Amino acid sequence: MPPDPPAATRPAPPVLTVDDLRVAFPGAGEAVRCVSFTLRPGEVLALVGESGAGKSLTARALLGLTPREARVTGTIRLHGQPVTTDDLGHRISLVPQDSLAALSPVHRVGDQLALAALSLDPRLSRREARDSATAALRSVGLDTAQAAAYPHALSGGQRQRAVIAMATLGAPDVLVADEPTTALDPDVRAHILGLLRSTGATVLLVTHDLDVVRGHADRVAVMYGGRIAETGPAAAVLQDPRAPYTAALVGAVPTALTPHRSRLPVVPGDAPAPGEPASGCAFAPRCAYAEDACRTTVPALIRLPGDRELACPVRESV
Ligand SMILES: Nc1ncnc2c1ncn2[C@@H]1O[C@H](COP(=O)(O)OP(=O)(O)OP(=O)(O)O)[C@@H](O)[C@H]1O
Repeated sequence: MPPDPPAATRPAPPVLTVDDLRVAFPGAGEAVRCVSFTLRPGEVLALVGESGAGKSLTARALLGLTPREARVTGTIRLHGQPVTTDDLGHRISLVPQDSLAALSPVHRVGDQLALAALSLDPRLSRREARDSATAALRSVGLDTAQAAAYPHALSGGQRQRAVIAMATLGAPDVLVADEPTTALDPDVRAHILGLLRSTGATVLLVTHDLDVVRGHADRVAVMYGGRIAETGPAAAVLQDPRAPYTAALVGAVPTALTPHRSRLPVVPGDAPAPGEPASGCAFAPRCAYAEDACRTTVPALIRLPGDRELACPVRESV
C-alpha cells in the first residue's frame, strides 16, 4: 500500500456523499440508478444530461422532495453522518427555479425571509429574525426598499436573488439549485450564477446548459438514462469528453468556432425510458463505439487519472 499523502495535499473530506442512490416508480422501474458522487467543500458540481436523464429526481432525493409514489434507496451523508429529516431544508437547502412561485405574493420579501429565519431557528427573537433576513438580502445586493417590496414589484433577477438569500439563511452545508436561472435573461443569468458561486456555498447545480457548466461549475457529473456516465473537472470534461454520450452532448452545442449554417451532429435514436434497457449500457443502442459486451453488462464508474471517472470500458484507455 502506498503511504498516505501528507495532510497538506490530502483532499478535504467531502461535505456530501451520495452512495448508490436509486429512485424507482411502481410499474415504471428505476429512473435513477446506482448514482454515487461527492460534493467537496465550497465546490459547484453541475449535474447535466438531457431531459429525463434523472437530474431533478437526484437533486430532489437530497431534499426528501421526490414524488410520494417514488421509492428512494441509497445512502446520503453530510460530513460523514447519514442525513436526518431535520437536515432536509435546513442543512441541505433548495434554490428553486421559479422565484415567483416560491415567494408568497401577499407578503413583503423581507417579512418572508424573517419568517423563514424564525422557522429555521424558533429561538430567534423577531428582531433577530428580521436582522438575519436583512443581512441575507444585503449579501445578495438587495436593499431595504427591495426588502419592503412585494415580490411582483421586483424584477425576475431581484426575485431570484431573494430566493438565493432565503436558501442561504441558517448557513446550510449544501445548496441544491435545480435550473435556478432558466427563467432569466442571459445577462441576468450570468450575474445570478456568479452570485450563487460568490456565496462560497457547496452547490449541486442541475442544468442542461453546457455554457453554465463551462462558466460556473468546478466539476461536472454527466447523467444518461438515470446513471452517471462521466464525472470530472468541468473544463477537462467539456474539452476532452470521454464517455460517448458526453461527446455527443458537447458536439450538439454550437460554439464560436462552429461555421455559420453548418449542421451539428445529431445522435440517432431516443433517450431511454425509466428502467430501460433491462441490461447493458443505456447508451449502447445509440453509441457508435458499442461492442457486444455493452449490450449485456452495465458499465461500472471507473476512476481515471486527472480526477475523472468514466462508465465506459471501451473508451477507458483512449
Ligand atoms: N412521478 C413520476 N412517475 C413516473 N415517472 C416519473 C415521475 N417523475 C419523474 N419520472 C420520470 O423519471 C425520469 C427522470 O426525471 P427527471 O425529472 O429527474 O429528469 P431530468 O433529467 O431532470 O429532466 P428535465 O431536464 O426534463 O427536468 C423521467 O423519465 C421522468 O418521466
